[in-house]
Amino acid sequence: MEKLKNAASCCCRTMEWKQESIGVGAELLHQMLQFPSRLLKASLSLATIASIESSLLHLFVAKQVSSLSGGPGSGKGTQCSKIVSQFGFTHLSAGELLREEAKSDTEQGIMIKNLMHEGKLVPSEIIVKLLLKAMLQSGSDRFVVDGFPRNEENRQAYEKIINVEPEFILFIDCPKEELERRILSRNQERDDDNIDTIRRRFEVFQEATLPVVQYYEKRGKLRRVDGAKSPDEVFKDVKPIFEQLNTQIDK
Ligand SMILES: Nc1ncnc2c1ncn2[C@@H]1O[C@H](COP(=O)(O)OP(=O)(O)O)[C@@H](O)[C@H]1O
Ligand SMILES: O=c1ccn([C@@H]2O[C@H](COP(=O)(O)OP(=O)(O)O)[C@@H](O)[C@H]2O)c(=O)[nH]1
Repeated sequence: MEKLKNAASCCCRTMEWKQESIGVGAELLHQMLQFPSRLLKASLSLATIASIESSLLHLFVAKQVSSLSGGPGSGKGTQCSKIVSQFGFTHLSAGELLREEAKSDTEQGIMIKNLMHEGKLVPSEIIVKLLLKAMLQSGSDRFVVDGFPRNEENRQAYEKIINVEPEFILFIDCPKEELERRILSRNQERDDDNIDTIRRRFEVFQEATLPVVQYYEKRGKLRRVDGAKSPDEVFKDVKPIFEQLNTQIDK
């Protein structure tokens, strides 16, 4: 365990100078996250691990982070694909990360699967950890995070652990009837794309997600687009927002 501690601190020092070591750092972190919590508690405290993780990310990875928000089926994934192909951001879908995790036959996997089936939100700690791991493993430094943060607790956990406040939140505004129509014809064989779960997801969106959107609006960080147009028309409005971000990065 002493070796692990030394390796972690050595890796952090190395990474201050070598961005290419990110792969090593991510692997080390991955191994640390696999350790049984009993062993972890006996050696590195969880706070230490969180701080190592966020330092690695802060120093080398997350140069720019923006988020896409909007009701279920508003076209977040669709617009993210366009943003990725045009601007080269790395797309992280919170829902996709959870769907992957839900495939594992572990206690956590089963819990996530059940929550998603009911249209409820998964605890922040789980999703933030998955996002952090995906960011570190990607080796990228510009992210567009799709469908997150979903509530106030998510937002606080995210900004605390990832240590980077999003540049902006792009909100795709779309009427509920259109969202319902799109989801019901989405055909992705998603367990939660049934009418009962869709209604619950709408409620969660109204009650938990909209207040976070309003929080960012008050801070001047909200960018709103009309999502009720065709995907290409929506992207015409999305594009200048990311062009502006790219200009800031290049400066
Ligand atoms: N602007 C749009 N107009 C019509 N259909 C759309 C539009 N954007 C996305 N879709 C379709 O609606 C469904 C939901 O889009 P998706 O990108 O998966 O939404 P989200 O990621 O917000 O849940 C998909 O079947 C997609 O092809
Ligand atoms: O940060 C997140 C993102 C997603 N989810 C869960 O994943 C589901 C699907 O989310 P996704 O963004 O994939 O789809 P959307 O509902 O926006 O179409 C949600 O209903 C939640 O149960 C969650 O708990 N936290």
